[in-house]
Amino acid sequence: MRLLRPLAGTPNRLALSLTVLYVLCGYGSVLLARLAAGPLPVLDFAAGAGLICLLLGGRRGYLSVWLGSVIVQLPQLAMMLELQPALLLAGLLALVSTAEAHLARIGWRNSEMRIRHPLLREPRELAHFWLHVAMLPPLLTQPVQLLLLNLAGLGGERGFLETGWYLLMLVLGHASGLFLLGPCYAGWRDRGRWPRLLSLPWWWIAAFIAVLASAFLVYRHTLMLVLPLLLVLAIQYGLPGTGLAMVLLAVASVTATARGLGIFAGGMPGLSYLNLQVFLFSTGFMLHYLALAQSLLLRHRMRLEAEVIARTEALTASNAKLAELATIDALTGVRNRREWLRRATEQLLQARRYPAPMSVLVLDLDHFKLINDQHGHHAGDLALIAACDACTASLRASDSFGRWGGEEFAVLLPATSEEESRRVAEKLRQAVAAICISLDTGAVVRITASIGMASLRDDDHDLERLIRRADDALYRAKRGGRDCVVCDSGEA
Ligand SMILES: Nc1nc2c(ncn2[C@@H]2O[C@H](COP(=O)(O)OP(=O)(O)OP(=O)(O)O)[C@@H](O)[C@H]2O)c(=O)[nH]1
Repeated sequence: MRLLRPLAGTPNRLALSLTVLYVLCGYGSVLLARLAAGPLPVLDFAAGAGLICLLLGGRRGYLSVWLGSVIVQLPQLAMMLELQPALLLAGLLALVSTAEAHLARIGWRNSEMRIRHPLLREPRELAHFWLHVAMLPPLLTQPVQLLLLNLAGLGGERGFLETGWYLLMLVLGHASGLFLLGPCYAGWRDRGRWPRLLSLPWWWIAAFIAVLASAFLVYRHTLMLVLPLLLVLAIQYGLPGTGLAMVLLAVASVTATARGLGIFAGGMPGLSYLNLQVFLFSTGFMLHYLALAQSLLLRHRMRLEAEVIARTEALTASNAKLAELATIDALTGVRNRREWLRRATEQLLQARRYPAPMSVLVLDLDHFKLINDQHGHHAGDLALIAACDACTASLRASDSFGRWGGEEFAVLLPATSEEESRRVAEKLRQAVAAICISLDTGAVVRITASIGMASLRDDDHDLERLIRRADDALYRAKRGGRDCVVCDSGEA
């Protein structure tokens, strides 16, 4: 099946490959039928192959099924009829096979959506599926096939009851073919699991073969031991696993029964195969339901996990956004008052624990109200942003710059002596004084700042006291004419 994938792009090669698949399955079924006395059509894999051809090949699949069916039937018919009637009959029988595949395909397509539901709500959905895919198509087409054979004089010397029995075997044989190969196709579509299937531990295969060998050669009742093995396959490997295992089990059982071995052998040959089909159908139905439910659950779980990952990522992103909003001033992008205070408190503790100089500056833009009044609030906002940019560009990464409120800012200079802090304050004053904002109106806005400074002293028990001293110095700077730096000592 994997081999068919690369051929999907070349329609003629795909049609050819599907015909080959049909013919192989058809000859396989003929061989199995010949094993059974009669010969009895016990497992018609060609019916399942027909369905796969139509599902994979679409319109081209019809030609593959018809042609494949002619190739399989013609040699047998040619042995009993002249070439011309044999050709005609093979063509007609192939039409019946194509119709059967078509009906199965309709059943498959119609029920597929119900089956794909994440939790396969009711087992009856699967029963409905198989009724429309595996039972109804042969039930509607096989009587026609038998009628054609009888009209051609190939019906044999069967009485009414015998004909009914043969028809039942024919219908069940085709239903089994559809029932066994359908899951293989579904498993192929679920081919993500194939690599896992290839890594099937050898002892599973050995155990499977050992149970079959023991059931058909040693003690027939050990066949029941395949049930737990199949159960594990269904859980571990889903439909690809159960599909393949069921085909193996079916072929082995039919071969053994035909040779008089195993639990189904003995009694009327037809009855043995009927019992075998009942076993295969009930086992397969249970396993397919389990495998399907398992893979649907897995898909559902993967979808849920992907959803959880996506939501966690969204939550992390919105948490980061929230954290940013809680610490950053929306207009200027610098730290807000709360964040500045948090950092300043930390730095103060640090400076007390490992004694180091430290200063606080309080910077206030001068006559800011005038800018708002003369040029509008937007110009005021631009001035605030420009002042922040200028100040942060003049500071070290270890310094903390934050918006205290309105047009007032606070600066923390850790590990900086009083003299150095004075120089930094002067640098900030000059940086603000150098700002020149050209407005759309053509007006030019210039700003200046007054700065109050306080350096940490032994009697500064808390941050509040240090800030208050810097604030007092700022007040003196304003009183002293603005656009200047004043230290809490009172010097300008
Ligand atoms: N555009 C703008 N203006 C603001 C913002 N926050 C505060 N202001 C304004 O800043 C002005 C501050 O005015 P005042 O407290 O009188 O101070 P000032 O005009 O700078 O005077 P001095 O500080 O004495 O030099 C007020 O008009 C506030 O409305 C803001 O985010 N954007």
